[in-house]
Amino acid sequence: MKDIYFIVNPKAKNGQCLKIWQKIVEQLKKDHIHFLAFFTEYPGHAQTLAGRIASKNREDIIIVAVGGDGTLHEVLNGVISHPNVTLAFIPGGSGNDFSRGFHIPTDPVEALTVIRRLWNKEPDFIDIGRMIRNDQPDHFFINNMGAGFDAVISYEVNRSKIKALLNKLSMGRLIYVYFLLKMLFTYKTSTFHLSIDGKTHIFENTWFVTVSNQPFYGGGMKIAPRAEPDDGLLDITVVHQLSRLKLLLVFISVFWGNHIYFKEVKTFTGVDIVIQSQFPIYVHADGEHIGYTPLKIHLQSKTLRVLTRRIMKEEADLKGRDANDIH
Ligand SMILES: Nc1ncnc2c1ncn2[C@@H]1O[C@H](COP(=O)(O)OP(=O)(O)OP(=O)(O)O)[C@@H](O)[C@H]1O
Repeated sequence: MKDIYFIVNPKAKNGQCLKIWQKIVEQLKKDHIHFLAFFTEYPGHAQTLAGRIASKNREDIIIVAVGGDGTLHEVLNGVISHPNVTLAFIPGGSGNDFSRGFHIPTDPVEALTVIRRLWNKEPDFIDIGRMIRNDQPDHFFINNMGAGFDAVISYEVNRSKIKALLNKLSMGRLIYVYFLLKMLFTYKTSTFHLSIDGKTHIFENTWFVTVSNQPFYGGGMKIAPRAEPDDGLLDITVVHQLSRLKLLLVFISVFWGNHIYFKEVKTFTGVDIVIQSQFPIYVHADGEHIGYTPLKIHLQSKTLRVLTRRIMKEEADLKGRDANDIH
């Protein structure tokens, strides 16, 4: 059996992740599973821990991120250059878009059960987005990145004290709605130059551009309904030329993925993307503020090994096919 390491963000979901971790430990002990666990002590620590664990092991190992999408994002950036690592995730954050996109159960013990079922099997390989900026180390995303209005919202959400309060009331997702409404009246749109696989597009009065590897972002919004994390393509969404009121309508429709039918919402797929704007615009990666435009994005096809339910789905499909063959 591969060695298994857990990297736990005790501060995720404003401290509730610690209780989630306690449940996981109980189950691991009950099942006599040998493991090593590390707690993050500051922002960015998960990346350092993951990098250290990965480089100390030559053989194949599993690292399970326990926290929110921010924790997973940091662990990803720590292990990306270590092909001996298979990444897994137990949701313990307020958004958990990765688990939505990959059908990981929200219950931590059930998520652990899924991981346990899969850990001796061959992992899935998924695509990863690589962000390239001047004079900065490359940065990787697993869910999505965004520039503009949505990046300002996630910047404000992550700094907010109201987030703690809403999480305590189990209404963490409402924080995005709160800042969406707040920024709706103050945000200034700008012109974006977007190059997708060598073809340049100019969008005036642009609210935001997102680049997605899987459908969900912002705590359950289906921003890129057709995105598949292993199709060798990134899904680009541009929202522009909208009045503030209509933007609100578009945002409401994002929860069902119906925003793509608005004429002001443009969608593309691509592998190499360049995002430039009139002036530096906020950029997030997996909901974490990482800087400002301009930047390039490159899709690294089937780069990361992950343990997710997608494997189980494929197995189920195969079993279904076998059963059909018999009859
Ligand atoms: N010990 C710590 N103290 C303070 N912040 C930490 C600590 N460990 C990690 N962090 C930071 O906590 C932030 C939030 O983590 P994470 O995104 O995992 O949880 P969340 O915000 O509750 O969930 P979600 O992103 O799903 O909404 C990350 O930016 C991470 O860098």
